[in-house]
Amino acid sequence: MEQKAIIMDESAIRRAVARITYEILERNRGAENLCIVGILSRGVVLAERIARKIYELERAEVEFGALDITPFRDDRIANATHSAKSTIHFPVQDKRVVIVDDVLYTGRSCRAAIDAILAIGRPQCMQLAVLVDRGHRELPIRPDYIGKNVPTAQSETVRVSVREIDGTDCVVIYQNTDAEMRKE
Ligand SMILES: O=P(O)(O)OC[C@H]1O[C@H](OP(=O)(O)OP(=O)(O)O)[C@H](O)[C@@H]1O
Ligand SMILES: O=c1cc[nH]c(=O)[nH]1
Repeated sequence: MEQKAIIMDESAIRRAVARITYEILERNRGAENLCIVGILSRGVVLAERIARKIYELERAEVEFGALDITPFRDDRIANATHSAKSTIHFPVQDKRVVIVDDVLYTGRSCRAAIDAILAIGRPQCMQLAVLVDRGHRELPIRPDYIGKNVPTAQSETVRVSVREIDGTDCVVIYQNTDAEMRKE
């Protein structure tokens, strides 16, 4: 993969997370009954940042968890031996659940996340927050909160790096090589 452009740096990501947090609080009229669920791995880091920002703004400790969507994916043969690494230690029943992910592309990960949550309860509603929406949806899924809309070609890859996992905060677009495209 060849790097094409850095589309978000540390401050752009910080501002986007702050704006998304304000939008979540505005749309839900505060933090009551809210919970924030991040899709492993980088969605969890972003979800944690949103939860921290909610505390900073409202002094409210929203419930926060990590969702492992692997057993619910439609593009892999279900692996009965996979032990889901989800850490949702609270009931989602009747909650307002905000799902957080780094990149939204086909929408299949989000669909799997919706199923993973419905497997443990029936929330009042679910909403979706993503740092980057790169288009090319294959399912009728639309995010409620978007850090940045990034029109992309299908021959490109968007990678989000976060300090907690990758040592740096940035979003980069790469051009896939022909060999990489053939493997997809
Ligand atoms: O809308 P979609 O087409 O499902 O694509 C978006 C998903 O792809 C990435 O995960 P990936 O499967 O690459 O795994 P990773 O998060 O472990 O990198 C990203 O973190 C999203 O979860
Ligand atoms: O470009 C892409 C596609 C799927 N998932 C990503 O994280 N980036």
